Amino acid sequence: MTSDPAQPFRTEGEPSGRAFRIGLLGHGTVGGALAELLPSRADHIAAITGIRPEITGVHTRSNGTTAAEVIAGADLVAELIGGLEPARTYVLEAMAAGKHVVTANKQLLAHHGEELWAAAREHGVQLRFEAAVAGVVPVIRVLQESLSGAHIDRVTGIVNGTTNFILTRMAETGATYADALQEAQQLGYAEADPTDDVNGKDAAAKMAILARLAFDTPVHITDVAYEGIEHLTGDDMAYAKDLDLGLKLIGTAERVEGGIAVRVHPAFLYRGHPLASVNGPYNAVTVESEAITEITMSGPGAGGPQTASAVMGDIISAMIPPASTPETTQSLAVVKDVESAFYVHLEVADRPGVLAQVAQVLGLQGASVKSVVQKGLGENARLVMVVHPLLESKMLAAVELIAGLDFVRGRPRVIRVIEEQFV
Ligand SMILES: NC(=O)C1=CN([C@@H]2O[C@H](COP(=O)(O)OP(=O)(O)OC[C@H]3O[C@@H](n4cnc5c(N)ncnc54)[C@H](OP(=O)(O)O)[C@@H]3O)[C@@H](O)[C@H]2O)C=CC1
Ligand SMILES: N[C@@H](CC=O)C(=O)O
Repeated sequence: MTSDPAQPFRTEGEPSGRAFRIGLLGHGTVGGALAELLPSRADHIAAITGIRPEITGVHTRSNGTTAAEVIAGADLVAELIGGLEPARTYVLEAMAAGKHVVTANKQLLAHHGEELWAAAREHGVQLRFEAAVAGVVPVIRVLQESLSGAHIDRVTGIVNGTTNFILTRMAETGATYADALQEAQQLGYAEADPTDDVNGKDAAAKMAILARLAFDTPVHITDVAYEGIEHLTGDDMAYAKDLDLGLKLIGTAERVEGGIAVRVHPAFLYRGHPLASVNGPYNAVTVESEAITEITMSGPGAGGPQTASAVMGDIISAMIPPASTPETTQSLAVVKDVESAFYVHLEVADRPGVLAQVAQVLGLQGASVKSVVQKGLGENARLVMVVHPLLESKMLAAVELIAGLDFVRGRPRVIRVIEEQFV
């Protein structure tokens, strides 16, 4: 039986509700959790909506049921496979067949979002994706509905649970990077291949989706500059403590002169920053706009049951009246070179004039030093400083010059510092 959006609510004497058939593509961490959660909530959902969701088919690579069979037997398809193909093809086939789609797949949307949203509009079906960004935190709904009329200036977030979990473990328990990553995998936070988590690409995809909704302009993953946490060391954490900084993987999407800028990178935050206390697998997204000043939403950003609960919310929304993602109306340029403050970590031979020479090179690029910590003596000293905001290109030029100074040992490490900047 197919759903009738014109008759969504329960009528007296119809306690069990009409059936709404869910086809599941993927039965791993999230798909498996949804298959447990949905039946346990079906009575309640039927009581409040008059419609009873039922899983009528499951497709994986190994279970013998084809995706075509699952799609044919469903009113709504939940795509929980991940990756670009065959997920894209299945989603397009489902929508062409008039089926609503719910997906948690951020890479799919960051690569092919405009094509998929256009297909949803063309076929008059819903394509919902709350679980694709920040797990169970309802940031997509807030941007699409509550803030759809707002002029948003900036979206800042911790949008990857795995890396936030790793950084929290390293800072709080002194765990090694490798051990913390392994734990995140065991807890179901990481992607099937965790490379995209730790290199920043998972967060970049999520920021592309948020930027698209916040600024009403197409944003592709290739528009997002990203770097990950693989190169961070326990040493960086230790110095950060001395400078009263916390280390996070931060995504930023903001209006800048000439367009928008979207990026993901590790950043030090001063302790009072709203994102500094977001720990473990939690995510948080701050939206800034002159009219609303600033709101921050936070909650579990990864994990099977948590993500399945966001998928279930989308399923319930799709069972009731229609919603669509409209075409963008803007075509904003994406600017890559923007200003930031930086933490600079140098291994130096401690001789008279070292700090003055480093400061001089920074000064030539327009950088001024905000704070400095020096540890150790002789050939193995460490010089760690925070510099005030300057263009990233200028900072990179300064780093190249500093790396060439004869007293500098090894490669300087440079990490952005996010300063208070709320409107
Ligand atoms: N885990 C999390 O915390 C979160 C995950 N997500 C997203 O949810 C989606 C699913 O993630 P998750 O459940 O963790 O992934 P898993 O790797 O745990 O599960 C993937 C499922 O898809 C099946 N599958 C994989 N490749 C194919 C294929 N080519 N054809 C058919 N089925 C396939 C797998 O079964 P088999 O190998 O037997 O084919 C498995 O059942 C991803 O897009 C992910 O980014 C979003 C938010 C949080
Ligand atoms: N691997 C992702 C899962 C949710 O999107 C993460 O760690 O955030």
